[in-house]
Amino acid sequence: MNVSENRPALHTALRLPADATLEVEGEDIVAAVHESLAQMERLVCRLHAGQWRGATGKPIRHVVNLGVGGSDLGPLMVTHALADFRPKDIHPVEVHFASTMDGSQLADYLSRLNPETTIFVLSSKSFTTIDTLSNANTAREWLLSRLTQHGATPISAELVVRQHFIGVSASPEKMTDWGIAEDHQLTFWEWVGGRYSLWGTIGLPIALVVGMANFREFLAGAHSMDRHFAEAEMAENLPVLLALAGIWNVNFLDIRAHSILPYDGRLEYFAAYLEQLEMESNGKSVTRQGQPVNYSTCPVLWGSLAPMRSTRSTSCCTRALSRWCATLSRRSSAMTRWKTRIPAVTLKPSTVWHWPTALLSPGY
Ligand SMILES: O=P(O)(O)OC[C@H]1O[C@H](O)[C@H](O)[C@@H](O)[C@@H]1O
Repeated sequence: MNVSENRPALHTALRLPADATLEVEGEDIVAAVHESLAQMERLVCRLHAGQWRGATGKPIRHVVNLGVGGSDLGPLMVTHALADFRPKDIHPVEVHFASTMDGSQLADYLSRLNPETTIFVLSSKSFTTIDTLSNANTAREWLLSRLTQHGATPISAELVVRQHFIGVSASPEKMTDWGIAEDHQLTFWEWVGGRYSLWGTIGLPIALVVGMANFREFLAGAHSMDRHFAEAEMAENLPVLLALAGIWNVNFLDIRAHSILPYDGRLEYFAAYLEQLEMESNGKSVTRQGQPVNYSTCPVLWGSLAPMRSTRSTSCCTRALSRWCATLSRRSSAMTRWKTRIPAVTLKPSTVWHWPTALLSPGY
């Protein structure tokens, strides 16, 4: 499906139940997916049982995820959104995220956290991303400088790296070259696009916050939406309706900005996550055959918690509305052409308030 990189795009396989089968080049990948979840569960259980000890013997209390893009935004968003689902009666483990290469986020953690009780998760599909590797080197130097000379007996650098780093990547060789112990490596596959990787082992921080049982439920929920997308009638198919509304807004109404304004504080990072997910997926300027497109493929997505944005978003929407009116007559002939191709839909205005009235009217 991914023709430019000549590889399948199969993140939905990460959410298939254990009794499903899906063959890729003659191999059933579902068994491998569930083995990777089992490996993840072993690490999560050790941390939640207080059995993962740092190089000086103390149980780990803090986990810092080092990653960027898909190896950061998905887990960052979900750990905040589902924080209420923390399991009780476990050894407390706090999860933190650092992505920027300037070191400011990491420096803050390093000034507050105890190296004896802190581990780092190096999250990188490619394991070549300079931002992540540079933060990983800083973390390694911090741990070595604080722990190797700790107490009367020197501690080996090898033990420090072994006990304080987990790697998550599609490249086990590169993790091994960096020094990550084999049993502290979680892997996934080239057929998982980075921005969808939270559904697999890159979701480790999520499982650390909500527990493995809740993580599996989270996968089951995504799987039920995959089935809805594959099976529901077009007129009731939520992803299809959202896609059509998106095409309509950007191509016919000329609304080129799509603002995401959650009113629930737990969705603080939802806009940042969606920005990468949608613009990296759909923001293309050529067709699959490499021909330049003569239509809009994706609006600019932006946003944050709604109360922080209300004034700006209001004025932005006002501008969008006036552009809509101005372009409506210009586009009317194109709209007529498209009317024949888009199935009739019935939508509730409360779902997305700026959906065009043309799509909402029963006669459309
Ligand atoms: O996971 P990594 O290989 O480190 O890549 C992290 C990110 O790098 C870039 O920003 C890509 O555009 C993203 O798709 C990817 O998620």
